[in-house]
Amino acid sequence: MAAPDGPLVIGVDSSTQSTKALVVDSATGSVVARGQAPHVVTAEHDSDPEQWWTALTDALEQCGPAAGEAAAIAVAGQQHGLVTLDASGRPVRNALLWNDTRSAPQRARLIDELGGPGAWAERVGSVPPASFTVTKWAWLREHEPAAADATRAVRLPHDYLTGKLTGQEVRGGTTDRGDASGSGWWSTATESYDEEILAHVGLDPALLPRVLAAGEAAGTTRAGLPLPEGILVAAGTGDNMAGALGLGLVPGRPALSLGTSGTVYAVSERRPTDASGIVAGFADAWRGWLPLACTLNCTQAVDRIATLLGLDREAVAPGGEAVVLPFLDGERTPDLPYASGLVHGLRHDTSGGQLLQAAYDGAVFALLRALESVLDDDADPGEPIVLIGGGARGTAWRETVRRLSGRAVRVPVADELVALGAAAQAAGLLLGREPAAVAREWDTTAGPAFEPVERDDAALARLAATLTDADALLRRR
Ligand SMILES: Nc1ncnc2c1ncn2[C@@H]1O[C@H](COP(=O)(O)OP(=O)(O)O)[C@@H](O)[C@H]1O
Ligand SMILES: O=C(CO)[C@@H](O)[C@H](O)COP(=O)(O)O
Repeated sequence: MAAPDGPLVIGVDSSTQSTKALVVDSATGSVVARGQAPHVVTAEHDSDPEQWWTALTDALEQCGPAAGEAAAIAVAGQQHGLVTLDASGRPVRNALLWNDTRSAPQRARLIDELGGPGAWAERVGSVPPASFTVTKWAWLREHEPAAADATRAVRLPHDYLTGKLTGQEVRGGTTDRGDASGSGWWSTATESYDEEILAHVGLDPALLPRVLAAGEAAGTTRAGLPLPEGILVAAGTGDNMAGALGLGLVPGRPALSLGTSGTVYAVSERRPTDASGIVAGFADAWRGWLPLACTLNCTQAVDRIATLLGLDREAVAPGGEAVVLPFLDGERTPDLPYASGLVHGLRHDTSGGQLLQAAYDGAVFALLRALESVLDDDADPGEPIVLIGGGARGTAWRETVRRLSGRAVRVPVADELVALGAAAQAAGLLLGREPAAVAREWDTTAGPAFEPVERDDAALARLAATLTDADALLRRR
């Protein structure tokens, strides 16, 4: 390893499918070492938090001696997951993940019981979908009361891992405002836990972690890790908030992430309160806001359809009039938690490649429909969409976004923007600086820019019409 220009920091992305760790030179943003280890997710969208921890330590070990020289670390995690711990810090059960829709009935009841969509949007910034932690806790209370009663600490995925690093799994646990804003029990209006919502779902606020202020540390590393003991542990945040940090986003610049989830977001100085439920009104990982729309079916759904067709994921073909709504896991945007996948418009001459292209179109369509809603009204439509996540490496994904958006697209060369955002947060803590400003200095968005092409309005119209016409089918339980 060549001598770095500044202290080394580590950024971790513990997302749905895997944990990635980057060791980064805090002066330049250069990645000096990296590691990655997979997660197992059950068919019910459960995941064992202890295997996230094993994956994190594996990924750190893959980083080799560089990890042993780091001066600070931060963990970004998949949002919303319900982690329930006993008094010794062991999971009471597997975590219920963001893409598990089993709490849809509890979610519908919660919205009704606490004043309807408008009241929720005003209070917590979002109309909670079944992804949000509050709906999962309501499900657990109803279906597994013994597990709820045995719970001594409730954590989000990144809180759990941060606690494992500091040794404060149960007592002294922390979170940040970005990830807290996806729980459904943290009010973006008051920037504090909403005790009425917590009482309504029977959750003692003492079980929740303390929400750190911008720039506050979670603690320092405990002994016995593949890291030096006593280095700074930053607050960490949700993976989308870390993506925004990693890109050094400023208002008006949209990011589109193609991973297990599809997300489209921007940062804003205005607190979002979208009563339609399309936009989740998250806080960002500093002092601003992160309006975001999320789909449950993105890269994995399209890969699954490619496998069913016996095609490589890049084997798309143009033309044809088929429509695929790839809602294999139910859907959140549009709000159809009970939906399954739907194919319409097949003809004798429809090819497999055209059907696969239609699946890409269906996955990208909902995200692009939400694009204007996550941007401030005065945003410049000429700003390129910045494409990140595993799918950003795929030509078919990129070309679908270009064709259905009609906008310019930029694909950063840096391929792990969430882990890089966590590294920027660790560097910001170490250097006493705002993390997004650190990432801008690192020039993390550098990469090829693709010019706008004419928008395919015919494909968009077919998708919109199919969605409307199939409404009853897509709502059927
Ligand atoms: N070269 C590629 N082309 C297209 N898609 C890719 C490529 N490499 C990885 N992917 C997709 O990226 C996804 C993983 O993305 P990632 O952002 O790491 O997911 P997550 O953060 O949800 O765990 C996989 O489901 C896979 O479909
Ligand atoms: O639920 C959301 C955002 O609200 C998801 O974006 C999760 O945060 C999971 O992210 P990935 O694993 O797909 O990156």
